Amino acid sequence: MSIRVEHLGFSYGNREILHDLSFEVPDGCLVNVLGPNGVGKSTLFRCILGLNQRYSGRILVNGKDVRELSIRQRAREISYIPQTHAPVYDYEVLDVVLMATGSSMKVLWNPGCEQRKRAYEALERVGIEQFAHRLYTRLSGGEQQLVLIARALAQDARTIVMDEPTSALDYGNTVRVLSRIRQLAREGLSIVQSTHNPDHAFLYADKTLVLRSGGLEAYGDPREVVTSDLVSRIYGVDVEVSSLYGDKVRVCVPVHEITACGRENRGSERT
Ligand SMILES: Nc1ncnc2c1ncn2[C@@H]1O[C@H](COP(=O)(O)OP(=O)(O)OP(=O)(O)O)[C@@H](O)[C@H]1O
Repeated sequence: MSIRVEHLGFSYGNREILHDLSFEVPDGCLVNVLGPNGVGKSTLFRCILGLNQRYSGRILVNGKDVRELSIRQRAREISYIPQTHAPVYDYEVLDVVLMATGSSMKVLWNPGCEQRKRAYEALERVGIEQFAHRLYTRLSGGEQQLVLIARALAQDARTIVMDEPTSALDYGNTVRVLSRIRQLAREGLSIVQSTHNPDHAFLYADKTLVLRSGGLEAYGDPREVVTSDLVSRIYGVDVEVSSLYGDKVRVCVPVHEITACGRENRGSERT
């Protein structure tokens, strides 16, 4: 089992964010996490990563209690791709990826052949080896996101947590990045990623976990979890889940907007 969360509770001061949350992520599984703004997705990730330590309950990553692991041991089990960030230094892409290889080195060591080989392999796995000697700050948002995925791979952990990996990407880059993430899960990695787009569940998830205020709303097969009723309820808008291509894929449609749009168009035809 890649991640096991048992009765997790977490509060910021007196404000309870997560309450009695339990779920498991099997090995090689791609899970997407849905929930409205501020519900606690990043907080959950920070607990799993061992960054929020004052939680109640227990979190195991690859069978190991996160609380009992040192930072270096944690880095061998789980890697993290944060929400959008503003890169500051003009590092080459290869150097950005090499930064993740530190857990296999001793203090004050420089990356050697082994680490460089791992970094090149990670770039190849994501299909961006041609970027190795380009400056990270001169890449597009989508390209930078792929570099961060390569960096997570170079860390050599079996489990990756991604906080809205496509939030700043255009449509094409979103599809390319999600497709690459799905491929990595097919190759055996366990990946948990948050998203604000419920449609992604149908093409890019083996399981969907939905958070509501304080706890778990649903967890399971995306087709059973992402229903018209659930999406309407958690986001507070009228949504219908429609199926396309003989139900090979489904999409969420804000039905109220169709009627409103029709009315507005008829109004503009009259004027
Ligand atoms: N360090 C902190 N101290 C106090 N409250 C915090 C802190 N970090 C987050 N919060 C609050 O905890 C709640 C959950 O935040 P969190 O970032 O986990 O939500 P989220 O589901 O990831 O939101 P979003 O979808 O908007 O990124 C929010 O109400 C937020 O304001």
